[in-house]
Amino acid sequence: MVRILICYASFSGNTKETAEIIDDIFSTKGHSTLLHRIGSGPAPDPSRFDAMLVGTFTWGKGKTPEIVKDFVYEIGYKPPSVYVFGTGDTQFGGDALFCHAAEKLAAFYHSSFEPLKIEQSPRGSQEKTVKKWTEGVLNQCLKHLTK
Ligand SMILES: Cc1cc2nc3c(=O)[nH]c(=O)nc-3n(C[C@H](O)[C@H](O)[C@H](O)COP(=O)(O)O)c2cc1C
Repeated sequence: MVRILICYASFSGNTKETAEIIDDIFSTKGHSTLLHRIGSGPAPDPSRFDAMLVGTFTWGKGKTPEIVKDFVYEIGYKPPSVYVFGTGDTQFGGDALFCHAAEKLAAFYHSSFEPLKIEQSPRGSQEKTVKKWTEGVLNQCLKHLTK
């Protein structure tokens, strides 16, 4: 069993929905998860988990939301296994800025896995992409645990 911390920031619900789908997949496979909405209270301690997943939307011109920057500051160190997912909208600057906050966060944490990038709501055809990414993350976690 893998212990997964899933933290996400969301204003209009897209990143929240993505986090919930990811949470569901891990739970269905029998892993232990804690789902935390960034800003809802103190950040959980990532050292109590095998991996931390962070979800963010992207704000004005590729920016990382302040609430996510505050969260990163509150955590205060770079846990070894961090995976990043994001939602965005290509209407705001095309491919260059699409989910740019997720890209930056994954680079900051030296994530060993490409960040998940979802256009708006994850429901419908993109649900498959979320599932595939989550399974990839799980494989990475299992690899780390058996090292
Ligand atoms: C003012 C504004 C600026 C945005 N800028 C970007 C951007 O630069 N890149 C991007 O991919 N999405 C951008 N978006 C789209 C949001 O990231 C997208 O709607 C996201 O799914 C919102 O997440 P949430 O529903 O979890 O709050 C922007 C949205 C707004 C309202």
